[in-house]
Amino acid sequence: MPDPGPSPLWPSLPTAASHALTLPTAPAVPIAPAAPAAPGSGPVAPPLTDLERILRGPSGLGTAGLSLVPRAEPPVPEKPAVPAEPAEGRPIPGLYFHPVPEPDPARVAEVSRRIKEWAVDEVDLFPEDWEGEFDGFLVGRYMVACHPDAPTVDHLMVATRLMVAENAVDDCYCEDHGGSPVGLGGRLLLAHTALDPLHTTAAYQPQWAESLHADAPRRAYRSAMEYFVRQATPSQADRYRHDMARLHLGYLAEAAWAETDHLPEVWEYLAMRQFNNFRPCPTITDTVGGYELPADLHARPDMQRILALAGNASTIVNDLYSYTKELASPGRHLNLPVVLAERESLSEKDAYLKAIEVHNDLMRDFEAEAAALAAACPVPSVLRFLRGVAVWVDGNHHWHRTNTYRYSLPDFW
Ligand SMILES: CC(C)=CCC/C(C)=C(\C)COP(=O)(O)OP(=O)(O)O
Ligand SMILES: [Mg+2]
Repeated sequence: MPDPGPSPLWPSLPTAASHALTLPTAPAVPIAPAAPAAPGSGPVAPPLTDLERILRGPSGLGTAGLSLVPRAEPPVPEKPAVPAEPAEGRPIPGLYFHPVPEPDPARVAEVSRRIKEWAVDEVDLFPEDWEGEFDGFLVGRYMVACHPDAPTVDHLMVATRLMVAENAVDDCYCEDHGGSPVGLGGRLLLAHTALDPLHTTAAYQPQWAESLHADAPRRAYRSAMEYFVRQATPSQADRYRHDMARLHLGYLAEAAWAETDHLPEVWEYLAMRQFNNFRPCPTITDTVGGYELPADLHARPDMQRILALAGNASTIVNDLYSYTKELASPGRHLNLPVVLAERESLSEKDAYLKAIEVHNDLMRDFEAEAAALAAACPVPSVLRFLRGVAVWVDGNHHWHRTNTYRYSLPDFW
């Protein structure tokens, strides 16, 4: 399939400039003053007003497509502090995706430095022998690719800590770092209280507070959430808690099926994967971008469908890129190609190719619905949020494609 180029969502979304002039309010208001420029956040520019900053969009490398107004002049390419690593990995043949610019290497270096410091010094996340795997996860590159409009490195760190914490829970409770389906419900519920606190009597509160330090997943959730709520509005924090409850429900269904050796129908698998899903990551794009999509706009059914489609496409990308890793893991690891092969009696290759088509349909539906909502509701915060979600989807693909430490493609071509 020929490279489809940058997301078609960009040109089809109306620019916000004219709307901003006629709207009674300027909805895409920042939720916090931008913090002082941090190392790796680019050269110091004259201060912009809040509205100018939002309408101009991000100014980092490769972010021109995020601008909501035409830029007066093309942005001067910033000289990277360290040379950009060449992107490795090849895309899956036939996969519908949009390439992204190589994430700003100075930001990547700074986020990578800070996240390691947080993991080691603040939450004691991993024993020494997991360090290589932590580094190989390349979470700094991941988050910088997914959030090019983050105003500062502090904003990026909010997303990065949550991403690490979410993966720690998945690895340590569910998967190959001591995880098991047995007893998962109890572990997940107690960890969920690090995000959605227990409110109980004075006699029992201290034991609960102490429990949040009892293991690495809970330490990570507790700390990452503490940073997040400082940056987020109450409704953004509530949105995130809801998305994480969805995620935990998905983990539980996967675990229940593993315990009973149940092989789901394809549609059942897709339903489980809609919950065991990346959704909590793109839906914080506004917090990380320093503005808020108001709760009533987030709750619109068309927005909800768009978020589900974006999360599902992103998660099937994981099924495709992690296919060989999961085949090599002990037992039967469910992913879309595996379920298609079993349930539709397809060869491994045909099942994999069909999973690509499922992904491509989800991506096209996501883009069509997002473009329709942008046309129907051209509010600046909606436009910026939709772009943020689309950029997250593209950055997620970029990270999967280039993380050759973690993923490799099957030999089907
Ligand atoms: C970051 C986040 C919210 C993750 C939640 C669920 C999750 C770990 C994925 C959607 C990734 O899928 P998977 O567990 O298959 O990950 P790997 O293939 O092991 O990378
Ligand atoms: Mg996977």
